Amino acid sequence: MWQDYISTTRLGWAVGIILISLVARFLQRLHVQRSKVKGLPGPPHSYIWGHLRAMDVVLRKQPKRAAPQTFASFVQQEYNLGDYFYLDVWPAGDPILAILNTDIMHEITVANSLPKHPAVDKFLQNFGGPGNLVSSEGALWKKWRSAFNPGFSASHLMSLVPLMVDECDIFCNVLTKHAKNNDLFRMERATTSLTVDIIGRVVLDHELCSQKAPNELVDAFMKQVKWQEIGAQFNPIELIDWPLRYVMDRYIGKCIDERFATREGRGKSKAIIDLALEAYLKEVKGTSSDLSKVKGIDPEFRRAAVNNMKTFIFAGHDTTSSTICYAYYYLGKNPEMLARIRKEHDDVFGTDPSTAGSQIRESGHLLNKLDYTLAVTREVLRMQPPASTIRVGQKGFFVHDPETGEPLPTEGFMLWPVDVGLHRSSKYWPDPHVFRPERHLHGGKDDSSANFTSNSAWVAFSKGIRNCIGQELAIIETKVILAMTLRSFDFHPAFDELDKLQGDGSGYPSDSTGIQQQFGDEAYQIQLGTAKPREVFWINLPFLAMATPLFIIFLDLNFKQISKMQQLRRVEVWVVVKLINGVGLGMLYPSLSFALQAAVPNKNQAYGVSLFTFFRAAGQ
Ligand code: HEM
Repeated sequence: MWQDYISTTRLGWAVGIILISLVARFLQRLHVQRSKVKGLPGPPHSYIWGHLRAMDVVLRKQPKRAAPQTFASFVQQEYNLGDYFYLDVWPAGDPILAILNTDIMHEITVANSLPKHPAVDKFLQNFGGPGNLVSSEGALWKKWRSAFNPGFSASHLMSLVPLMVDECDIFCNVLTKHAKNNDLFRMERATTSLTVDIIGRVVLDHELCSQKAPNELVDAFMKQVKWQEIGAQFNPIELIDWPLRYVMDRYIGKCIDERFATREGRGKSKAIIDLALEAYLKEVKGTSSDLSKVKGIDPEFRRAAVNNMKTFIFAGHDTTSSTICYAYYYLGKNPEMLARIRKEHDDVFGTDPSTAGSQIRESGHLLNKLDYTLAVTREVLRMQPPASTIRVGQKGFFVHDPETGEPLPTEGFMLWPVDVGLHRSSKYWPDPHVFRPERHLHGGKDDSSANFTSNSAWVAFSKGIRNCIGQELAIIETKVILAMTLRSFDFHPAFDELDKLQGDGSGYPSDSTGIQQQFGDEAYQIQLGTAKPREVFWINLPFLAMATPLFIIFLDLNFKQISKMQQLRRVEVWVVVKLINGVGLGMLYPSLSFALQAAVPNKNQAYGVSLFTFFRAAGQ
């Protein structure tokens, strides 16, 4: 019986020790964190609350589900701050240096490429895993980046255009069906299926066909994105999302094995999956004289290859999908710009929109003539950038106040050049909240202060050597999709009809209560994977041109529990999660260890468990 080993008194001691050590550790960390930020530029700071209270003042004025990357601009505005400031949000997260200044961003991304913050790896844990290109560093990152670079060469990207057209043909059919029925529907579901099918072919050279029928890999990705929404990339998620990761790993692993087995019969290929295998064969070249005799892939390499494929599929569809949604949104709201982009498409492809696809398929270079379409894409990404880079500060590394040259500490800080903040700054962009693609046209004739090529405040794909490897692919893809759809359909946001989609099984709350605007837009960003349009806004789509009718797939994910959690303010969720996770688990292991030593009379038994718990504590 357990009572023979652990007496009530000893158990009392054990619980007491855990509680005391938790409180002591909490107070010690509180002191360290608060002292670190004290006196640095930022909102009003308190020893107990840090900047949490100041943040709360700002957050209360924002939509409750707004994406965290949108907050920096409002903090700056509320407290009349300069274009960099520190935020002490512990225990909700690490202290942050919010950077809304191009010179400081340059210091950490271009002049010095500081390592990614561990939060990037955590964010990607549902989609990435060890060795992925986005969060890895040093030699490992270099190895993978140079292995994958050829997959993004200009000539290879052009060779991918026909497959983009094929997938977009299917998308047009989906839209046609909606238009014929005059449906209200969630646009982002449709654009996500389109972009994931494209990226499936680019990365795996494999047809996922999720636009036509459910696909288990795509379903697993969609469900993982949902977990992300509640900031669930904390440790316990690993306990519950493993079946999804298993599905993803098995599916992609099978693709890798098949490609490896059939490699001899294939010519040189620049599909990302083949580039990974080429990197592997290069590695084993030193150990085997005849590569055709290499029968299998080293499990560790295979694991990293799977993680990279997952990361590419995630990074390559999620961001592009929101960009397309937002392009429809802003063009729908700005008829004169819609007319201008349509005219450009008429000028380049002739007035029959149904021939655009075949012309692009035959001559991808026609896309280079779409200057205004490119300007629209860049303006969409300025207004609604889906992602930012986050770096980690270093001991002895200082950035500098651009006016005074004063050194600013970075050690222990999350360094966050906030894309939304830079893109919405009136210092860099006249009328920053106005959608005006003309700013990006060559020569900046209409808006000389904000020509894209000269404006270092346009950071949608980040800067420096860790910039987005897929940026040209994303731009080409967006051009193809806009050129093939804009003249055939009209797009209208339908937020005022949200209640009609209540309980549609999508997992979105169809929430129209409270504040529902940011920067004057109802399609504000929420965090769902990367930052996405709220409610993946849905659109009433009057039908303009005929195309082949097809069917629509609604992904039916029932996430009632998540919806319930969405009722909480984001900061509350953070605080609860981080308290449990950061403070609780971080301290639990050593406390448990001491407690076990107190509770278990047999020191040998206690020692075994302690050793284990201390190891876990060291890994925290
Ligand atoms: C509109 C579309 C896109 C946007 C706005 C975007 C944005 C970004 C940003 C901001 C980063 C830097 C992230 C960081 O430092 O943590 C990044 C990196 C990256 N992106 Fe994209 N991206 C887009 C499309 C794509 C596509 C289509 C792919 C793949 C085919 C892709 C793959 C990657 C990868 C692998 C990295 C990491 C690169 C490295 O560290 O070497 N992205 N992207």
